[in-house]
Amino acid sequence: MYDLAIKDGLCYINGEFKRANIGITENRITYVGSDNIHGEVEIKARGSFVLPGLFNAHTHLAMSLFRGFAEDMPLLEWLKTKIWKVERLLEPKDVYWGSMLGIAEMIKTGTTCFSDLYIHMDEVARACEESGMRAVLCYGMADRGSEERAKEELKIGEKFIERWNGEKIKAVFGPHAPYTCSLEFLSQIRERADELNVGIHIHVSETKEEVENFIKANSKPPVEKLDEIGFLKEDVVIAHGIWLNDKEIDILAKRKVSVAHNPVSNLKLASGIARVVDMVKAGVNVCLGTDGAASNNTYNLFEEIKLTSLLQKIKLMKADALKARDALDMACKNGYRAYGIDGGEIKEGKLADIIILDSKRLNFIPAYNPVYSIVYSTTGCEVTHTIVDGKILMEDKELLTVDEDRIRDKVEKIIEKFATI
Ligand SMILES: CSC[C@H]1O[C@@H](n2cnc3c(O)ncnc32)[C@H](O)[C@@H]1O
Ligand SMILES: [Zn+2]
Repeated sequence: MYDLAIKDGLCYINGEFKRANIGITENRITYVGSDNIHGEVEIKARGSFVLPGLFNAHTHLAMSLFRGFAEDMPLLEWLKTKIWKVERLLEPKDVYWGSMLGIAEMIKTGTTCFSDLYIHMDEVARACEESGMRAVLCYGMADRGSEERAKEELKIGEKFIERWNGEKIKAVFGPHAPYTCSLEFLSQIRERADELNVGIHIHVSETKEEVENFIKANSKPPVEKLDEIGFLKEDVVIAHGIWLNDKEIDILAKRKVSVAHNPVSNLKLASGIARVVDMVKAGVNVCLGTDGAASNNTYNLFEEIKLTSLLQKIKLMKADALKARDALDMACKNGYRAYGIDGGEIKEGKLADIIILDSKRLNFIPAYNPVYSIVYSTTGCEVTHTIVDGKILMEDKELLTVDEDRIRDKVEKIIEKFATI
């Protein structure tokens, strides 16, 4: 008898859909096959697609509070004239409710784990604990060339790791970017990450302007320089990685660095189109993220899956630039792999992070090949069940661990103060 049995669904296993039963014991998948299994709790999944949960590999979750706040601007102007000003008004409780809003949206659209880089991170961690969400969290650090600030920031980052690094919540270091963190500071972070055996999540090479400025100051592009100082290792995830040269892509592959690709945000801020196919060919682990809701404007990873595929077709002018299943794997398997978490696949022994979609929705009919249905037809509304760590967080579209109406009321009150900016 399993704790939970998901019966008779079409399951995404090793790149294709097969009918199977899934048995879950505590927080792991302990059976996948055709035996007639039983569970303390059973979900009848005939008429459903069953997938590994999605991993949102780059977020600033509480930026849900700034959804639609500042639009139609390029990154640096957007950050400097709007976002950084309004973020100064954020109090811890605001980050808690902004995170809860983001978590509710993610659970509804099939995300089971996310990686967040922001401020007031204890509040994000609390929201994860209460909602049952899995996460990789880091305090976003920037020294802006000040030694004193570097010391303070490192201390805040370390204390957060001490408090929260564990099983379901992993805590890592989160230097914001090479244009807000000095190379000395980045070296110190690398050293502490090695000592504490934790990873690093950082924005790198998102805009052409940022890369040009970096080259002027350092005579080399960011990835080459980061490699020179020994910063790049398997435990590093760089967000964006749009403006990379061939040599930098080879460095990322050699150092086993993962890249979190954020196509919607990259288009919206007019940052560029990442060289996803080139990275995949070079052997880089590419995973997918939404970035913050202020530059997206949703936390719906299905949009990123479809756009990843479509953008590469146009970048290469080749309709089969990327296989549909590769785009899908980027959103599940590759995200879990990037952060060293043992999930992202429907396979015995893996963490039980699973989502179920109603395959009878009109936009899925007919489903000649469900891989294409998922990659090209999903809106996110088809998700009926979201299971994290063996626990059901959404059942038949009903959120079980968070109160949607309360979140809505709290957020409406919080945002009143942002009108002054
Ligand atoms: C110091 S916490 C994280 C910091 O990052 C800002 N941010 C949000 N989106 C982006 C992006 O696409 N590139 C760089 N920085 C970004 C966010 O507003 C916080 O200040
Ligand atoms: Zn970001």
